[in-house]
Amino acid sequence: MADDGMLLNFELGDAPIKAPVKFKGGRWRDRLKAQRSAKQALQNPQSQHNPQNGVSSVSLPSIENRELNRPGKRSRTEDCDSSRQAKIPKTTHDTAKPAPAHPVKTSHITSRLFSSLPAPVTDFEHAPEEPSEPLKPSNAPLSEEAASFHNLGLSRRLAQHLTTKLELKAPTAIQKNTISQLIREDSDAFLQAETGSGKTLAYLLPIVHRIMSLSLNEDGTPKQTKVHRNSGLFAIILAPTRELCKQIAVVLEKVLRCAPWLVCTTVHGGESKKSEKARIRKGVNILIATPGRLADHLDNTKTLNVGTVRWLVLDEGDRMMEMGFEEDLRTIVNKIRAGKLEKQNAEGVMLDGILPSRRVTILCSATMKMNVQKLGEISLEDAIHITATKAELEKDAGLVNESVFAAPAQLKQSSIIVPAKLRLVTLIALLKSTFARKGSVMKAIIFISCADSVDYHFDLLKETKPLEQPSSSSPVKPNPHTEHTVAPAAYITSPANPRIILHKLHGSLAQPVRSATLQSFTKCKDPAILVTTDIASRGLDVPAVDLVIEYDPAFAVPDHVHRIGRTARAGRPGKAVLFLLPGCEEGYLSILPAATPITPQHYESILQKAFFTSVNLPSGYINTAEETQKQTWATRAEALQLHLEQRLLNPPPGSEPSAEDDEEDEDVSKSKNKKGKAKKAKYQRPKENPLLESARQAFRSHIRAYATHIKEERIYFDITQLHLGHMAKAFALRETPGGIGGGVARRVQKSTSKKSGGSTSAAGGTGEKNGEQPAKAAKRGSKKPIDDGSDDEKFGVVDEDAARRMREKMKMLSMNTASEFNLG
Ligand SMILES: Nc1ncnc2c1ncn2[C@@H]1O[C@H](COP(=O)(O)OP(=O)(O)OP(=O)(O)O)[C@@H](O)[C@H]1O
Repeated sequence: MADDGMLLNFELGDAPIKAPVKFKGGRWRDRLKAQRSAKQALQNPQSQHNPQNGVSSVSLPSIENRELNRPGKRSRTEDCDSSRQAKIPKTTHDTAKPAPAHPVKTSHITSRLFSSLPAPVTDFEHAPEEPSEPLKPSNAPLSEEAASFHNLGLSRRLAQHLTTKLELKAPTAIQKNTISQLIREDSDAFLQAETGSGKTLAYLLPIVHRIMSLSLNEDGTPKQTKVHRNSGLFAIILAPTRELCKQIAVVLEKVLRCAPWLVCTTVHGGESKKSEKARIRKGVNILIATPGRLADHLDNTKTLNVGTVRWLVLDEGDRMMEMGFEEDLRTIVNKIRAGKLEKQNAEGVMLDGILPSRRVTILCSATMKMNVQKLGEISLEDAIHITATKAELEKDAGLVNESVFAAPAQLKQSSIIVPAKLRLVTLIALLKSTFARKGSVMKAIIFISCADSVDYHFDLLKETKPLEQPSSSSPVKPNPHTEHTVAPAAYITSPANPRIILHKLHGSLAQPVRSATLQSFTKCKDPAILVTTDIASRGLDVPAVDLVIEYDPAFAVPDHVHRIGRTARAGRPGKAVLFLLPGCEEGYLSILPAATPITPQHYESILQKAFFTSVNLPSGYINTAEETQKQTWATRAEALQLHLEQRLLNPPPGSEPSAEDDEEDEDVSKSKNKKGKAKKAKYQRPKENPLLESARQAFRSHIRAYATHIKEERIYFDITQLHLGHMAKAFALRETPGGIGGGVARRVQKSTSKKSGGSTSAAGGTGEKNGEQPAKAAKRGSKKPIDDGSDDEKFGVVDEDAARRMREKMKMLSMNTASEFNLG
């Protein structure tokens, strides 16, 4: 394999020549199904989809039929086609590298890209089309006639600051309903509104207004006593991730420019506790924190006095619960409630009357999962439910059940139904046509299920040459933190749009790297793409995002709502594209909330559009495919897939055989010579392309992540329906899934769990089926499966605190089986 680059590429013709496969292991029902579908594939090869024949459309079959539609397992020689090698010219590496003389150890499959494809169940001809007229935005600010900040009760000074300095002409619907409520009354509140509807300002503005009122009269004239940073901590805002904390702090700092005597600060993992303590000691009026770090400060920072705290805001509360912060939240709420409520501060300023006379808790999210009921029990008392449409829907937040708010009405949603084999080339095709014209799309986010897969796709899609650093005379300084997370893209550029900047983000990156990468993406003047896990799905506000691609579907519908909500914010337009596999995944569309039906697209239309022109390969690779005349979109797609697969098998351009390998070879041959059994090695082992191991790791983690869709949605994301061999091709891997290892063999869980305590547990088994917690199962095989994005110490392997939180999370999983891949 990678050691020697030998491929099994024999001419076998089109007809399958394999003997009937005997399926072993698993339940008899599964074996029967697999046997049947293999038989069907053999008997009825023309029923396979042919890309040149146009779209095949069939009516929606029953679940049983869908199962039969799944491509049967192939023998290793099926589809092997050396004629393709002749048809599709090789990269420079293929011609340069002679085949080594010794036999391969790992089996490779070189299968055709367009063969054995499962037929989609969607009837594309009668599928809903995009509405001709875009719908009216549902999260936009109201008209100035309908509402003004001042009319809602905010002071003239604050209202003027919002309109003149922050250029916010009018409030949004949720702001209108929340601001007046929180100024007038002191009850707990449960804020629920669409993504991008301005919930942050909705809770910040009334808090700032009331704190400002301690220093200002109603007419805006200063009072005799003016509060300052040492006058007390009045509000604590909790958010699940550091990124979100920082983002809230940025918004609050802008608002506080009209009241410079008030101070806010953030405390979260990844920062020095010492400097945080120093800031708290200096005095702070509004504190923004992640739950873990705040709980720590409540225990260990004596100067943190919560006696004056009047507001506790839980932003993205359901997410915090999901991330295993329940215990921390409970501790925080209890500690704040237990402390005596001080009616006046240390300087004798009367707080009651102006600030709430009780502690107010505000819970806030665009979606609310089941766990909100528990969070409500922990934190809320007689809360009112504030939404964008009605000021008061529910008096009792405890009654609120699972509910998912629709995506913004102006957001155009579509889905590409693409077989597993074609996923990678279709993603490249989609990006290529999206960025074909400069300026049409400036920023896109691609959501991927796990950190390993993010790393791999980033490395695969980036240019091999590093990003041009600014010259020494340039005012922009190179940022060492983004050296490995920001790079120019290959494959998707075009003469019209030659510079597209790729970014990657996940929770396993160090905090300074995360912050610098996010900042780079936000401020990037060139077209930019962020490849990320769910870490970027909640709360992240980058207004210029035009497109969200869910390359891997979210683990639960509410997560999908948050992901697509990164575009179409505050009334702006936006597009979201969801990749689905043909078969049971297509049914997922029926449960997604959308103002208009989600348009399904056939992958062919995407490939045709993009591969009308040639693909720009990274530097060091020559697109020899283009030398052949009469290239069609299909042959270009095949050539691209072949290039990607061969790229992984060959050493990176310009790399020498590894010195270590040479030494290793020498050592081996010496020791063998000693025994008089072997001769000295005849060839130098080429350096293995690091992308290959990255691809294997990404594949393993992806399969494990796939098994962690929530229970209710597993009928659409059924791991037993996943064709692992085809999925490996989406990672440009030619190895058999079994060869890639890491517990991805389909039905071994029973036997292995008996034999080895499940140490090679199947991804298909999710660990749960082994009687093992899914997170544990996932953790074993993956380098960095956990992508929490919150406190640094969180979920560390040796951290007792982290282990406790993981246990908490596991408890949650009994209600909602999203795994750690689900964390953001
Ligand atoms: N009144 C307003 N007028 C115009 N833009 C606004 C207004 N209020 C907020 N925005 C902008 O709307 C965007 C989204 O705001 P915010 O992040 O608070 O939304 P959100 O409802 O919290 O979204 P999510 O649920 O995704 O976190 C921000 O860029 C913000 O500046």
